[in-house]
Amino acid sequence: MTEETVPAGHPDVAVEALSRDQATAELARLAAEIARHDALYHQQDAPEISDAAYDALRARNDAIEARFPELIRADSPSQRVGAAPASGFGKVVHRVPMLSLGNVFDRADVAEFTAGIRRFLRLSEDEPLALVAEPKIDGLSVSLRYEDGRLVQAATRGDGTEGEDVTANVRTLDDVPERLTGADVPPVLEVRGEIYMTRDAFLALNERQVEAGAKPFANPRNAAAGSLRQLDPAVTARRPLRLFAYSWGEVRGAAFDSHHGFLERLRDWGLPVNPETRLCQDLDAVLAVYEALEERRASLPYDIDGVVYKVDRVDWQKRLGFVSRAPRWATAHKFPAEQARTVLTAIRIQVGRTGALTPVADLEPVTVGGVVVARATLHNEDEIRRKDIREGDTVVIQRAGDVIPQVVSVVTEARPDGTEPFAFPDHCPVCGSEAPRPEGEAIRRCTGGLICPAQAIERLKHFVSRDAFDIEGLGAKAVESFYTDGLIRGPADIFRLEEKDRQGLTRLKNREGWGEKSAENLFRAIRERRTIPLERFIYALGIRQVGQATARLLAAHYGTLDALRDAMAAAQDPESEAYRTLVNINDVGTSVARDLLAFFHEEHNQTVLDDLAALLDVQPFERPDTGAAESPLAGKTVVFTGSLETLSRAEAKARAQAMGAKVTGSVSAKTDYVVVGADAGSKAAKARDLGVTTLTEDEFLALQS
Ligand SMILES: NC(=O)c1ccc[n+]([C@@H]2O[C@H](COP(=O)([O-])OP(=O)(O)OC[C@H]3O[C@@H](n4cnc5c(N)ncnc54)[C@H](O)[C@@H]3O)[C@@H](O)[C@H]2O)c1
Ligand SMILES: [Zn+2]
Repeated sequence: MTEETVPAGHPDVAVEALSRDQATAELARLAAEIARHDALYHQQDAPEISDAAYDALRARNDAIEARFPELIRADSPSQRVGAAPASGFGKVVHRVPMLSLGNVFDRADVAEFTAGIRRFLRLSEDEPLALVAEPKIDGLSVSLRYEDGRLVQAATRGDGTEGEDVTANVRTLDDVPERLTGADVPPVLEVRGEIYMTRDAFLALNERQVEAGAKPFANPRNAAAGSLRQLDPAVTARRPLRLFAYSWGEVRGAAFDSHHGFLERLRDWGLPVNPETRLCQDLDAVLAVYEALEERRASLPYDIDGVVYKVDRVDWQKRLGFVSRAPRWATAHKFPAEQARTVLTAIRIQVGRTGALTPVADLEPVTVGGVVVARATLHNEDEIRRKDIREGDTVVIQRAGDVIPQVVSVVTEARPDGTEPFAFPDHCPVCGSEAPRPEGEAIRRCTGGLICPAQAIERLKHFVSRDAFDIEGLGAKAVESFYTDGLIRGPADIFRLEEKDRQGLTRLKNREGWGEKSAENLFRAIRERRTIPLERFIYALGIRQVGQATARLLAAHYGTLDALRDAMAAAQDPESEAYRTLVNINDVGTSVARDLLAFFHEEHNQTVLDDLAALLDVQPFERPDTGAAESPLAGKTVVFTGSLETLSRAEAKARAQAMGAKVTGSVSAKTDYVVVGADAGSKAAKARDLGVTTLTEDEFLALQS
């Protein structure tokens, strides 16, 4: 978990007591926070918070919207599914949207779910309402398109409207037939289902990952998602992915009366259907399936996080339809998170790379869901106050498909005498600088900046971490001790370490825990990293909000470190073209731009960059070979102007980028092509003045074939 994790939905104020203004502000905060977690979870397969914490954010959002329906935002999480497709994949527009599912958590909710359906359909008391209960597989959904019985396309859910094209990858799965078998195969059949990894396969994969020095996956779901969403299908082929099919998208030439009937047809056609699936005639029957599965949950070979109930009759499904992001005719009955009680021995305040003060609970070790837990996150100051968590308390902690466990509640009956409410420090516990909490934010930040050793050490740890410089032998412990003893104060010192040692200024070989061999190994590892791809370099800088994905986008856009630095200098002026270009890079936006520009503006950072540039060979961005290299637009700079007839601006841009072009907003002498649509204004004129080649939309489209 990184320090940027500041759950926004842990409010002090009950929904009933919120004022309109507070509600507006909180909905805005929740929309941003949930979108960020969606991207981490769905695009990067690297969640920062537990599913239970995430579900709590959504529940809070829904509750506020239920009270203030007029405040529902266009970008509200309640109106969206998942996250947009990641760049790097072709995009597939779903002919029938791929939706999410509503959630229920207890019997009363399930009863309300079926009662609501009965009211909607005006069913009488004695009319049976058959439901199909299926395990909710903890994987990721895919849509498989069969035409005349042949697999022609496979796509991830993405944002429900547009997913990623993973056809080549899905073809490597044994569970997915290339050709459907059996009778009456319809001419068009989109099958939807869940791709997952068994627990055994997940453990074995993680062992291999660790042996190969790669990062282990947090859980089978992340492993499945990460394995499927590989740019190289050969990698997917080596990962043991499985499939359970459970619904349909577009279908031509066939119709289904019942959900269970459809599942039987799927089996005939050669698609795997989950064997635990049951047709139930009433509420008691579905609840019995739920209880039985909850009991057997740990002994199933794959992870499930609940049971899905679906109305069996398809004509009723059609009448029930959808509410924003989920069908009205189905819901997921989630299992409770795994919990345990233990004693919280201390609350420690960690200071992160950007100065955020994060509270962490030290626990008496306890086993939760098969894992020994000795630490839990406390999120932030408000969270501690709201739950009144004190040192010495007995607490309930929880793990759920989880990254880091959290404290759910305090067992107040077990509170020892003489405890005090926790006083959150208003100064940095490491450097003593003031740590104010900006208005409207949930966290305090140390203002010590460059003088704060905690921040410096965290920045260094990040710099050498696996996804950044990945320097073997320079782990967290070594970084701390080298920093404390003055061997390494900033990133550039790492690359001067060997020389200083040879000059006798440092004596690595004589340090405790170090010898001739380990020191030489470290020097070699550092030498090997003097050549580094631009995207890793940018990520290593540890700029706020600039994770791997953004670093890659920046690298792809600017190409070289010099170009990036020039652009950041030019973009300091918010009126400049450079600024507009920056905020228009996919995903960047004004908030990320603010942090980027602040970083590049800071004089000390410029010195560090100069130092590093002199010591290192930062490699220009290399586009993955997607055949784009041979395209007529490879490496060209393209500007679009005016309105295009057949393509949206976004698609035109995406197509040009897919062909290896760099798309910019303004025409200069460096521009190779200007694609001119209707009503083009000054840019077309400028292109002519500068003698830049202009293309019509048709000419641009012709380049594609
Ligand atoms: N920890 C985080 O930061 C984070 C962020 C985003 C989402 N999440 C987690 O991801 C999930 C939310 O995402 P969601 O929108 O996909 O909702 P969801 O996972 O709760 O429900 C919808 C999904 O269930 C899956 N599914 C599995 N078995 C199914 C079956 N038999 N029938 C139909 N669907 C089945 C499908 O993939 C479907 O898309 C939640 O569990 C949430 O906690 C976590
Ligand atoms: Zn500090």
